[in-house]
Amino acid sequence: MARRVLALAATAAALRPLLPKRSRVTTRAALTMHDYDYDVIIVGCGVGGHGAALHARSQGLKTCVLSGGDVGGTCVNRGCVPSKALLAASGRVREMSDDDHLASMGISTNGVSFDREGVAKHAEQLVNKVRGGLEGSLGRLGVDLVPKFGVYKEPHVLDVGNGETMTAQDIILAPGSVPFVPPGVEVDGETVYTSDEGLELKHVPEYCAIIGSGIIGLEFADVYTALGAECTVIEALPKLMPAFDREIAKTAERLLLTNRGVDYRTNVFASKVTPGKIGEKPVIIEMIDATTKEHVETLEVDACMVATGRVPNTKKLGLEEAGIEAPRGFVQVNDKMQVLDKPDGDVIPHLYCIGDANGIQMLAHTASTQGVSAIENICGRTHVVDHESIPAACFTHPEVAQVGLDEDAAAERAEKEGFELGKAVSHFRANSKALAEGEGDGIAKVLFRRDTEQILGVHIIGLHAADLIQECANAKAAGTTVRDLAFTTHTHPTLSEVIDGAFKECVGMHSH
Ligand SMILES: Cc1cc2nc3c(=O)[nH]c(=O)nc-3n(C[C@H](O)[C@H](O)[C@H](O)COP(=O)(O)OP(=O)(O)OC[C@H]3O[C@@H](n4cnc5c(N)ncnc54)[C@H](O)[C@@H]3O)c2cc1C
Ligand SMILES: NC(=O)c1ccc[n+]([C@@H]2O[C@H](COP(=O)([O-])OP(=O)(O)OC[C@H]3O[C@@H](n4cnc5c(N)ncnc54)[C@H](O)[C@@H]3O)[C@@H](O)[C@H]2O)c1
Repeated sequence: MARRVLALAATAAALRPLLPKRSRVTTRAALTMHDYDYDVIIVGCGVGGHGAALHARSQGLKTCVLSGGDVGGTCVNRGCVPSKALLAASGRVREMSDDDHLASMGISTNGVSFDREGVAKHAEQLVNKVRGGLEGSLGRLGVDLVPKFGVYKEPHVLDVGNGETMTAQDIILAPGSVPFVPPGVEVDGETVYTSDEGLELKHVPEYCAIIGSGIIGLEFADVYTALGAECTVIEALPKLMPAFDREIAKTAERLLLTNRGVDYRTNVFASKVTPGKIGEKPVIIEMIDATTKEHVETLEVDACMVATGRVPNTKKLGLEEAGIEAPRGFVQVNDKMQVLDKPDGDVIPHLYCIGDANGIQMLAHTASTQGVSAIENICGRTHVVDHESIPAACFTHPEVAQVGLDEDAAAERAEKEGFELGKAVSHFRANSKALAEGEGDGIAKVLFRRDTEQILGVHIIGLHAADLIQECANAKAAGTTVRDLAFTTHTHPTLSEVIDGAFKECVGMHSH
C-alpha cells in the first residue's frame, strides 16, 4: 500500500483531489508530495511493537519494525519470559523441598537438588524459543524487520543512522523502558544488579538484599528463597507492595515474606550501595529514614538486587530536538495513543506512542493492546483502551492478581460519585480443588457498585490467581453485573469456584 513518488514539481493542492485520502501530506512540508516507504513504521520490537505490527498487517498496511537489534525487547529477553522460567523452576524446587506439604499427601522424597546452571539454561532456552517465534511471526506476515535504531525527525520521517532516513504515513514509537537505578546506588552487574543481569542467574547469593517491594522485587524474592537464599527487602514507602490492594498486600506479606523468614524494612531508603566481590567482600548498603533522611542502618550482604522501578527508554529518540516535551522521559499521549507535544498539549500529526514509554501501565499485554489500538486509530476507527479493565499479575507462589480499583480507590470513587460500595470476599480454604492441592491459603475480593452491580475491582491472592483474574477482567470490560455473574456456572471442582463464591456473595447468595 505504500505509494511511489507522484510528482515532486506539482503542488500538493493541485494533486490532492487525485490522491487517495490517506496519502495526503498534512504537515508543514506539505508543498511537496511524498511517497512514503511504508504505511506504518514501528520503532521498537518489544511486545508492544510486535502487537502493533501484527494488527497493522491484518489491516493490510505495509509495515516495518525497527528493532535496534533487540528483537523481543524487555519482555522476551529480560522480563516476563526469563522471569517466569526461573519462577517455574524454582517453584518446583520449593514444592519438592516442602516435606510437610508432601507428607500431608503421603509423599516423601530423598531431598531435592538443583543445578543453578541448568535452571539458568531453562530460562535462556525459553527466551531463544519465544524470540524465534516472535521473529518468525513477523516474517510470515510480511513485516519488514530492520535491525536499525530509529530517531524521530519530523512527521513521517525517521533518521536510521549513516545519514539515511525512512518515511511512513504514520510512525508508532514503542521504545519501552529500562531499569531505574537510584542515585547513590552503584551497579556492577555482579554483586549489585538490576533484573537485566539478575535474570541470568549467574549465582544464587547466600544472603541477598532486594531494594524495592514492587512486582520485580517480590518475584525475585520468590525465586531466591525457593533456591535457598536468605533475603531482606528494603522499601522506601511506609507500606510494602504499594501497588497491591491494602488487604491483599497484608496477606502477601504473610505468605510471601514472613512465612519464609524474609526480613524487611519499610519507610527506609537505600541511599548508598557499594558493590563487593563474590566470596571476598560484602556489598555495603546504607539506609536512611525516608522521612527524616537520617542514617538508620548499614547492611552487609552477598548481593543486592535493585528493583526500584523502570524509566522510559526515550533519551535517544530525538524527541527534545523535535520539540516534544517528555517529562521524566514519559511520552505524553492522548487516549488514542497520539503523541502530544507537551502534557495536555497539541497532537503531533501521524505520531503515536505505545507501551512502557508512555507510562500509563508498564505491562506487556497493555503494550500490545495499545499497539492494536493505535493501528485502529491510524485506520480511522476511533479506539480507546479501557485501561481500568486490564488485569495485572505477580507470578509468585502463590500468585497475586488484580483488575480495576483497589479498595481505597473504590471507596474514594464511591464517596465522590455518591454510590454505595459493595465488597465480597471468598476464601481458597473453602475450595475443594485448592484443598486437594494442599494450597488453601488466599482470598478473592470483589468490589462493586451496589446501585448498578457493576464490578469496580477484583483482587486475588492464591493458587493460579493470574489465570483466575481473566474472567473478572473480561466481565469488567463487558460491563457484566455481579448478579449475572452469580448466575453463571463454574466447573466443579476448579479454582474458578473461588470467584463464583465471591460473585454469589455480592448478591447475598450462598455458595456452600
Ligand atoms: C523482570 C521483569 C519481569 C516482567 N514480567 C512481566 C510479566 O510477567 N507480565 C507483564 O505483563 N509484564 C512484565 N514485565 C513488564 C514488560 O516486560 C513490559 O511492560 C513490556 O516489555 C513493555 O513492552 P514495550 O514493547 O513497551 O517495550 P520493550 O519490551 O522494552 O521493548 C522496546 C524495544 O524497543 C527497542 N528500542 C528502543 N529505542 C529504539 C529505537 N530508537 N529504535 C529501535 N528500537 C528501539 C528496545 O531496545 C526494545 O527492544 C516485566 C518486566 C521486567 C523487567
Ligand atoms: N508480573 C508482572 O506483570 C511484572 C513483573 C515485573 C515487572 N513488571 C513491571 O515492571 C515495572 C517495574 O517493576 P518494579 O518492581 O521495579 O517497580 P515498582 O515501581 O513497582 O516498585 C519499585 C519499588 O521500589 C521502591 N524504591 C524505589 N527506590 C527505592 C530506594 N532507594 N530504596 C528503597 N525502596 C525504593 C519504590 O517505593 C517501589 O515500591 C512495574 O511497572 C511492573 O508493573 C511487571
